[in-house]
Amino acid sequence: VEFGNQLRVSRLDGKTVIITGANTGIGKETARDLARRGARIIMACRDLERAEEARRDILEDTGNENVVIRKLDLSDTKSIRAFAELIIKEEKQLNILINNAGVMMCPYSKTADGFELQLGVNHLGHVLLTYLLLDLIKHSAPARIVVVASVAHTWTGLRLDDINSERSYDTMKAYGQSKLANVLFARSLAKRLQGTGVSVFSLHPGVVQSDLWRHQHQCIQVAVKIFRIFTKTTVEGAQTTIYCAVEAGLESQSGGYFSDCAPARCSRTASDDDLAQQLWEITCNMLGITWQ
Ligand SMILES: NC(=O)c1ccc[n+]([C@@H]2O[C@H](COP(=O)([O-])OP(=O)(O)OC[C@H]3O[C@@H](n4cnc5c(N)ncnc54)[C@H](OP(=O)(O)O)[C@@H]3O)[C@@H](O)[C@H]2O)c1
Repeated sequence: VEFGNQLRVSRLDGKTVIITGANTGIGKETARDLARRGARIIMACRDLERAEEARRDILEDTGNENVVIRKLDLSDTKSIRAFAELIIKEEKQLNILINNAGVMMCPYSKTADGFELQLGVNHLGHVLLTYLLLDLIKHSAPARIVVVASVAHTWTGLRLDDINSERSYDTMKAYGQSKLANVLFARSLAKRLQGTGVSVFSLHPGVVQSDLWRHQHQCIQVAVKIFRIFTKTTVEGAQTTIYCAVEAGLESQSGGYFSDCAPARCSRTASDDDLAQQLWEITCNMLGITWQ
């Protein structure tokens, strides 16, 4: 992936960034890159031991001591609320929120609040997190919210009558639905934030050799590693996230979907305004929040 000059040189000294799922994969490489640019990095992770290993690696590599870990389990709204409360208490600003953590095609299970896990972690947990941190983000504008979605959003539609997959569960469709929800949410949020100085982007990172494949058959895990021409390393996979977080002049494209560090086309379903509004209402109902 080619970088523009601006992206290569842009510094983030004095800026604060939160990255969910920063202990491994795309999130960790995003954290490493933004730490190198001088930002204060808050690694929002559920496994503090693995997060500490990653933090030490990033510190050794970048020399940035302003990289901290805070506990966040996106499959539990209590944990999300406790995390947000702590951030609001501790931080004076939040310039970039990167909603990166995700789980893919796992066996059926539910979050602590009874949501299907992929929808719960990938979409609902991040919506609640964004909602709780939004005043701080607005106060820090110009600011950005980056949603790591996927081309998997094209795999399916939204099952509005059974969004929690209680009547039937298909691992692929549930993942696709959660990623479609990511793209729809980014577009809806960008509209609501017009004029606030906060921009929102969603993106596909590419097919990346990460732990995301942990629930797949071993043959698939091996194939992702072997067929390197079709897949990206985690460093390469982090580039579009980094681009959306730091590239200058993207504000006019708020609400847009990106791939390979460039604007990309999302599916027609993901551009449906009525569907986006319905999802917004269902999401708020499920989370018990009032967000016009
Ligand atoms: N890899 C790909 O080919 C690909 C393609 C398209 C989109 N994406 C998207 O890219 C994002 C990053 O994925 P990745 O490839 O870097 O996968 P990864 O290596 O598996 O990283 C996922 C991260 O999410 C965290 N996470 C999972 N459940 C969580 C929870 N309940 N609370 C907090 N954190 C949680 C994981 O923490 P633990 O380490 O504790 O499990 C891990 O840090 C995901 O949103 C994924 O859908 C990836």
